[in-house]
Formats: sequence, C-alpha cells, structure tokens
Amino acid sequence: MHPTRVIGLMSGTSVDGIDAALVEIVGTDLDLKVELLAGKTYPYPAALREKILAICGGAPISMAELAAIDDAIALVFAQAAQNIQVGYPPATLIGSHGQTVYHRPPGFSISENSVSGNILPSHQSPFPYPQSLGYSLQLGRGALISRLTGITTISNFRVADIAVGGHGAPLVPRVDAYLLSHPQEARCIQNVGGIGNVTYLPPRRDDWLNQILAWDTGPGNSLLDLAVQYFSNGAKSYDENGSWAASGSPCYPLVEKWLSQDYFRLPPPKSTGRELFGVTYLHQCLQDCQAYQLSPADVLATITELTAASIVNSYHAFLPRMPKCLLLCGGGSQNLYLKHRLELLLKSVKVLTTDEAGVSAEFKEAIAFAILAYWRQLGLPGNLPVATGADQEVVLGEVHPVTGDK
Ligand SMILES: Nc1ncnc2c1ncn2[C@@H]1O[C@H](COP(=O)(O)OP(=O)(O)OP(=O)(O)O)[C@@H](O)[C@H]1O
Ligand SMILES: CC(=O)N[C@H]1[C@@H]2OC[C@@H](O2)[C@@H](O)[C@@H]1O[C@H](C)C(=O)O
Repeated sequence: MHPTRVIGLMSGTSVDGIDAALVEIVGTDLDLKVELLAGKTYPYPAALREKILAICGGAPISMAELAAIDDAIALVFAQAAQNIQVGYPPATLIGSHGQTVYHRPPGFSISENSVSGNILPSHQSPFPYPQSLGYSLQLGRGALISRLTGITTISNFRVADIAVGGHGAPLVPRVDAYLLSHPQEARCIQNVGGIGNVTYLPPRRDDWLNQILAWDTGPGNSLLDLAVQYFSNGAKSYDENGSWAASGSPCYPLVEKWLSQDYFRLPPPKSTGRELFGVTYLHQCLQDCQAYQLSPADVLATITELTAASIVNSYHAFLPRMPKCLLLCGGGSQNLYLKHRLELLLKSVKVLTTDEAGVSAEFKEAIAFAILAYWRQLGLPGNLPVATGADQEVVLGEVHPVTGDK
C-alpha cells in the first residue's frame, strides 16, 4: 500500500505560531501508521499574534477586520505548508485546524451571550431551535490555503461535531486511540498547550474503544504565559523549562481556592478555552495573590501548581482507575518543573512524553490534523462521541479541492 503524504497545520490556544507536520500515513485504525518526515513551528508575525490575542481576549472587531485577519492567517498557514515540504515530493492533502478565536461549549442559549435585543424571530419557528448548541470559530480559511498551495485542503474540523450536539473538542482522542493505546497498559495522554486536555486509553482489549474518556483539564500554559509576560514586562513569553517557577514556592491555600471553581467540578465531556482561562482570570489570580504578598516566582509556582493539580485531581475524579503511565505532549511537556510536580502528585504513575512512545510530543496535534484530513478523504469519522459529547460519530472537516489554475 502506498502511503499518503499529508501536511497537518495547527495553531493552538498559546497562539505561539503554526505547527506544521509533513507525514506519510498508511492504514486507517488499528493498522494506522504515521511517519513524521518533517516538523517545524513557524512563529506568527508579531503584529498578527497581538491582534489574535486581543480578539481572543474579547476586543471588539469589525467585520472588515475579521475578513482581513482570516486571510492573513490563511496566508501564513499556506506559507508554513509550502516551507515544510521543501526537499520532499509534494503532499497531496492538507489538514488545517486554523486558529481558534472563540469557543463556546454547548449549554448556553443565545440570550446568555451578550447580544443586546431579542434577535430570534418572534413567530413560531417550524424547527425546534437548538438553543444549546456550542459554537467554535477557527480562522484561516481553507479555500484560500488550497488556492495558494495548489493542494486540496480540509479545514473547519469542529463544526460537524458541534452540529450533532458535541463540544467540537477535543478532537485528538480518536487519533490518540489508534496511535498511542497499549495492548496491556492503561495510559493517559496529557496535552499541555495553552489549554490542557487528556485522553484516557484503557488497555486495548474487548470493548476498549467504548471505555476511552477525554476532556479539557483546564489551563495548560495560558495563565503561566500571561503571568510571565506581565512580570517580565513583555521581555519573556513563557517560563523556559519552568525554571522561574521552580525558584519560588506554591501558595497552597490559593491553589485550593482556585480549584474550587465550577469548571474543575464539571464532569466530562467538557471543553474550555481562553474565554475562561485568559487575561481576566489571570487578573483575578494576581489580585488573590496580593493578600499573601507573593514574589513573582511564588506566583508562577502557584499557577504551575494549579495546572498540575487540576490535571491530577480530574483523573482522581473522573477516571475509573489511575493509569499505569502518563504520556505528556504539547509545549508544556518541556516544562521540567511542571513535569516534576506532576510526578510528585501522581506518585506511582510513570510520567513520560509521547516521544517515548514513538509520537512527537511537539507535533502531535499537527500530526492529528493530518490524520483527521486523511480520514475525511476516506469518509471515515473523526470524532469520538464520548470525548466531545456528540450524539453520533461524524465525518469531520470541509473539503476545499484545488480549482485547476494555480
Ligand atoms: N522549553 C519550554 N519550557 C517551558 N514551556 C515551554 C517550553 N517550550 C514551549 N513551552 C510552552 O508551550 C507553549 C506552546 O505549547 P503548544 O504549542 O503545545 O500550545 P498550543 O498548541 O498553542 O495550545 P493548545 O494545545 O491548547 O491548542 C508555550 O506557550 C510555552 O508556554
Ligand atoms: C476549541 C479549541 O481550539 N480547543 C483546543 C484547545 O487546545 C487544547 C484543548 O483546548 C483541545 O480541546 C483543543 O485542541 C485539540 C487539538 C483537540 O481538539 O483535541
């Protein structure tokens, strides 16, 4: 069987840049195999990053600006796709996640969403209006990426799952299941990006697929990155290796207070984003810290502890049993202090990275969107209803074929 060469493109909630992965894929599920030929992160131009972070933080934006940013993002994504395949035979498919700028889990009605005036029709609608559907907006339109690269592009992966009642996130669990499950061992795959998310994989026997669990654990690096920027007056964007936090001490009463927040108690399926764990949340944390006269290093240690404890507590609360092993991925897997805290809190659970199980910890999400695009082309479902809360499996992604003239 000839492998299919696919490019996966992803920019996550850290908004640090575009992760691009050029992969070769064979098989479809238990026989799925993926080889990473090249992986690279292309930082966003500073002005574009600032604009995206402002929108994510709720800054008002005109429709004209939205259109311009949508295309600016598509352009840098297309450039990333062109660059990653230099020196290789061209890919035949791109899976582009785009940039999330807004995410609303299901369960809110339109009237709860800061829309002034009643915008719903006053007459009786012939349809039962799905008041509580989620909404998730990823910018960087696939049609433009396809046009610029000359490669069929799949984008907008989250909307089909949302339309059948799901959160549209996390979408990586089905990929985790086929790439990282183990025949005898229960594992957790923990991504620590801007937001953290876990996939629990029981040993691969009997009804294992139906026993997978997954959810967003809460903040990954989002609060930590914002705090580092604040304390360094913008000179640093993250706590490299966690060494700044490691020089302080966590304030446990504050960690306890923050952990009592509703999101952490909510049972899965659940998803979140910078709308909750963003600038406003950090300001509240900084205000709470004042009462304890914490140094910047102590604040960073306390926020890192929140990330670690929210992850571990959610396992105790929502998993049928603790896993044998935890495989970390995402940028936070390089934070040695966070890893150390997780090891201490998890006691007998082995903490490794997905690299040690053969899947790049840095590029796993980009690889996942290459696989989701490949499944889309084969007409195979990409979501895992137990992870997203959808009422059925669905094929994910909108196809933007190449139009002929480039
Ligand atoms: N050497 C390092 N030490 C500590 N933290 C690091 C290091 N390298 C990267 N990070 C952290 O990882 C973050 C980027 O992670 P990643 O690219 O996985 O996030 P993302 O994909 O944007 O987020 P998400 O998974 O939520 O969509 C950086 O913002 C930084 O906080
Ligand atoms: C709406 C959105 O972009 N969600 C991201 C975010 O970043 C991490 C976590 O929250 C996860 O649920 C999701 O991304 C990964 C790739 C996913 O869908 O599995």
